[in-house]
Amino acid sequence: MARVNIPTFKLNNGREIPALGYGTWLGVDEKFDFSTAGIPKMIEALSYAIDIGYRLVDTAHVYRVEPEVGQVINKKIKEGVVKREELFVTTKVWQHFHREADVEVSVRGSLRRLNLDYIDLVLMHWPMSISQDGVDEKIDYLETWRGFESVLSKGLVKSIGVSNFNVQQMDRLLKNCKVPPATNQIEINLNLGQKELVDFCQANKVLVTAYSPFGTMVPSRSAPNSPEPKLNNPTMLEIAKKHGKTVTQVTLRYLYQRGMVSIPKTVTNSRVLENASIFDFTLDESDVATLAKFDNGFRTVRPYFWQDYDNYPFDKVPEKLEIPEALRIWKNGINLDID
Ligand SMILES: NC(=O)C1=CN([C@@H]2O[C@H](COP(=O)(O)OP(=O)(O)OC[C@H]3O[C@@H](n4cnc5c(N)ncnc54)[C@H](OP(=O)(O)O)[C@@H]3O)[C@@H](O)[C@H]2O)C=CC1
Ligand SMILES: O=C1CO[C@H](CO)[C@@H](O)[C@@H]1O
Repeated sequence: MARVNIPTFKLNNGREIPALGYGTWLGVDEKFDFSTAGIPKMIEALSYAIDIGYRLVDTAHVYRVEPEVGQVINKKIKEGVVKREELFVTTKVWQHFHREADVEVSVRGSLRRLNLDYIDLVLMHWPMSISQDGVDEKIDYLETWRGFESVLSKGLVKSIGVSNFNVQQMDRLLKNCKVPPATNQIEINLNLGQKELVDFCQANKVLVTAYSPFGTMVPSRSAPNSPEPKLNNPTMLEIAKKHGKTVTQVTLRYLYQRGMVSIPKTVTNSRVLENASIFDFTLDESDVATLAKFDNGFRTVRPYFWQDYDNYPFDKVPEKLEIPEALRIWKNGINLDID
């Protein structure tokens, strides 16, 4: 069987995190329901990923796949393929759990669904807080962060971090916390370079994790009018050819050379291998400069339907955009079991 050797980055608490991981947001199916059809494929592809050397898995309560992620992990530990301490499991606290005491409720739920004794990294999924029935709860993320510091001190999790925080929110959090976030997980891909936010995080020793490294690619997960992810771009094809690699490999290598973790999602075994086979070549300065020029600031994961909520982190869209059917479940369907 093929093997990949994935290097690690160091977090600001001294722990190591693999530079590349397996993303588990399956989105919705053709009926715009939560994708149950994708789950068996994910189970197979994640099993394969661990077999060939992936050690980081990125999931979230809201992806509704924590039980399956946990089943795969525990099976691989039982089979002796990997030890628990060699794995790095990230999950996220959804917006319904932003009161200080609710963070522990959410984390304990994730531990149970994942069937694990501890989680390596838990993230505040978004800075906004939203009630079960979709109302803006206006809870300050500094309050939520105290809940994160508490689950850390209780040993339920090894590291804590945030996701989708902008520069101002990072700055305010860093100035008002006891434990700084280990990472900020944000969208980064060829269309969206996020230079200012990346520079700010890196200057403050917060590791950046790049989500949707290919711009997510699926309409049911993307803001309307998303530009194509450059898979067939002639310049990209030329750089890929020069290195004997694919466009997706060049993209992931570029993120690695920018000092960030990336967590591509695929349920296709050949792509699982392809995406991690990026640690045996180097992009030169001119390649990097060419790739940086693709940045057009376009955000694919853009929940504009929450843009009037407190602490929405992104620029607002000027006009009222329609919410396509494909995004309905993202806005309305997040009716998580609080078990
Ligand atoms: N914190 C947050 O708010 C967010 C976090 N995330 C995390 O980041 C992960 C990745 O982002 P995601 O939005 O899923 O999208 P990605 O940018 O990773 O793109 C996923 C798509 O790319 C396809 N793909 C993967 N590898 C290749 C390849 N080598 N060649 C061609 N196509 C490929 C997949 O197809 P197929 O599966 O059919 O092979 C899938 O359609 C998520 O799964 C999740 O874990 C994502 C969004 C928001
Ligand atoms: O990680 C993500 C993917 O799924 C969610 C909702 O379905 C998004 O809000 C989120 O940012």
